[in-house]
Amino acid sequence: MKKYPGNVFMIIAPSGAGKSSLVNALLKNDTDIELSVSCTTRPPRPGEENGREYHFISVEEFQALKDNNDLLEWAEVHGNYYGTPKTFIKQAIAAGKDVLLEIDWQGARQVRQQFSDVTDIFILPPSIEELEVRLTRRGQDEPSVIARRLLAAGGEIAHAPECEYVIINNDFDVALHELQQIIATARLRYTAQAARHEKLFAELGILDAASN
Ligand SMILES: Nc1nc2c(ncn2[C@@H]2O[C@H](COP(=O)(O)OP(=O)(O)O)[C@@H](O)[C@H]2O)c(=O)[nH]1
Ligand SMILES: Nc1ncnc2c1ncn2[C@@H]1O[C@H](COP(=O)(O)OP(=O)(O)O)[C@@H](O)[C@H]1O
Repeated sequence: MKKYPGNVFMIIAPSGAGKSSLVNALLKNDTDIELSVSCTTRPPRPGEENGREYHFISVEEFQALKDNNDLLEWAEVHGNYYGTPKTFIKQAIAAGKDVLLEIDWQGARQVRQQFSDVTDIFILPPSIEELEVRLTRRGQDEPSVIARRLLAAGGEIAHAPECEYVIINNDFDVALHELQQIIATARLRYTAQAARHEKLFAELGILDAASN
């Protein structure tokens, strides 16, 4: 089958809603999608590895990436900087690989400005109370960090309507299934569109699509 440039998917959620758990489960069974590893100035949590969850860098290194225009987008979230390296995404898309970004709503806005065809999915917790339970149970952040994230959650959730899709992560397996369905639908829609455009270009003689 002909390969088109890859799709871009964005997952947006308040801290503790379950986005990393959902994304990890998704990636286990979907080898056509690659996770973009962000850069952050946040210190690693226990068990996190440099280059796997994040590229853990200093504020100075982050500033240098920004100055060199090496970031597709960046934002300050909960007092730390986070950003998406440009090169990985561009190479993956050009190679026909789908790419998934786990970013906040501010970064999502910047990506939408740069890519016209992005699929964005907001993950909601069933309630703020459950969010607190999950952040506490995860047991990886200091109580003050958890409090700051809970305080920010309401403001973040207010941006859910900016996304095309919203999933409520109540039952994990149901939420995962919904995420898989959204991705499958977006892929089908994209391929159908690309094929239609190619056919139209060929009919208009703009491009010899058949020879590609
Ligand atoms: N704009 C932007 N936000 C990011 C990026 N990477 C992570 N984030 C967001 O930063 C927030 C905090 O992430 P993290 O410290 O890993 O905490 P977690 O959400 O509890 O796992 C989350 O909303 C992430 O989606 C990035 O590259 N760009
Ligand atoms: N549907 C769910 N029901 C109960 N607990 C969940 C569910 N989804 C995720 N969790 C748990 O909630 C905590 C936060 O999930 P995580 O994926 O780290 O969130 P995020 O990446 O959005 O900060 C983890 O301990 C995770 O195992």
